[in-house]
Amino acid sequence: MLCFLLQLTVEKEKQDPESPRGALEACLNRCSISSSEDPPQNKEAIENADADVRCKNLRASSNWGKFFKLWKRRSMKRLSSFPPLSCAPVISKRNKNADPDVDDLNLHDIYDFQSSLHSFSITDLEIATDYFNPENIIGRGGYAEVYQGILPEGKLIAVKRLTKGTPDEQTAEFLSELGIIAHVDHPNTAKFIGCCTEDGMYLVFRLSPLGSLGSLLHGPSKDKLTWSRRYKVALGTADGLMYLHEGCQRRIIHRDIKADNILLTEDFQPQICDFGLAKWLPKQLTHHNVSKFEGTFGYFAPEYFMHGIVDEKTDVFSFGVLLLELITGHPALDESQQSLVLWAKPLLEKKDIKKLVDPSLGDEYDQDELNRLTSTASLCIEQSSLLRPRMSQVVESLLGQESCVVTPREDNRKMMQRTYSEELLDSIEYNSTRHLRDLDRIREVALAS
Ligand SMILES: Nc1ncnc2c1ncn2[C@@H]1O[C@H](COP(=O)(O)OP(=O)(O)OP(=O)(O)O)[C@@H](O)[C@H]1O
Repeated sequence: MLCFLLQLTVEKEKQDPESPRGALEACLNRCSISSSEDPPQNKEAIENADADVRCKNLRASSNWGKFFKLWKRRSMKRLSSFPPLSCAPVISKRNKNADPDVDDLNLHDIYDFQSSLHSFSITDLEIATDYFNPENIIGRGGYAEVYQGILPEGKLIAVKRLTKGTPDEQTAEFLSELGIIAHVDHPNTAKFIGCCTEDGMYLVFRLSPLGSLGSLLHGPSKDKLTWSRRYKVALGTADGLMYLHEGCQRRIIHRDIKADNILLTEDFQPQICDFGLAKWLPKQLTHHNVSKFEGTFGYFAPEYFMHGIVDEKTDVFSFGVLLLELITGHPALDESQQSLVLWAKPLLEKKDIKKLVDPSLGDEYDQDELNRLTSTASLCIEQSSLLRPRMSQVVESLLGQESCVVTPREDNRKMMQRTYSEELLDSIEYNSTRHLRDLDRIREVALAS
């Protein structure tokens, strides 16, 4: 039954051109349009072709089998990354002489896009990771084990091997993450190198030598996180998240912003990773609704928790919690399930900043930067999403460039295009009793988990 439901979900997503899987599927379908169709020459024609492709997506059969077969066969061959749909190369002609298994796929046409990806064989990854030697494990998540490795040319890599869940769940996770990361390219997002679908599913990234922010901040090497580095991490992460929300062809909601999902390069440049839960939001949709809670307790925005609403503001809330972690050194939820937000809010309201600062920093911090971080954090964790800034405003606020630090509420109301969660919260007059009830519910669920 579970498998059947999962299959249904997968089929539904494949038919949704706005989902990562749908975009990849459409990309593949585009290449199987018959040679009698001339490539459209202009934007309108391309859009018509897209619509055509979407209709073809309704076919029950999938191109994924062919795609994986081809991917496996072309071990270590350079492939360009998946193009965003709106600027995807147009229809390709079939190569009649090509391998019959893949005769309606012309990868050079599909992947004619800027950066390059590799299709690794399992042998490549075994050699790189010393046969997945447990000593090379550098991280474990809900879905995967991550190994460090080295390629023959000396490049250091991190191999994310999907290990948890049923094969169908692994496929769903793999395709969701692949569908997003192959479109993402920013100094503050993890550098995706390629993947492997032989004997399991593997995503390959450039190694971030310092590991995750979470492991540094809550581990024995905390002293490396000086104030200036924390500030750099805050700014870089905000920049990366602004890119996902506002700088990509499609709005991407990460849905799991947390310290463990921020990797650090050798010079403490943050890189957002783990796009397993990320969602594309089409322009015409104000929000996405989920019925299943996924993500991490301690970082959930109230409207996500209460109503399953996902939009940019739910990421902004999680980013606010991350800022609090950087300032205080406390985890989002401690061992006794105490919420950092609940602890920090009264101090932020009283502007008792001294009590907030991580004691391990002593007096070694820049007061102006600290003020900017704390005031931005309090805006980001506003109960009502209406009062939270957008990520572009967050960046300005962190840099001390924007008036939203001084008069957040009015400015925000005027400047921001309203999201669904804003409309909803505005309409139900979010009073303090309700606020406290929601917080209690969050606490109860967190304790029960
Ligand atoms: N490129 C990388 N370089 C260094 N370490 C990495 C890299 N990618 C992942 N890691 C480590 O592996 C951990 C788990 O990775 P990731 O979050 O992608 O797995 P996941 O199973 O999707 O996790 P989650 O449970 O959050 O969904 C990270 O927190 C980090 O410590």
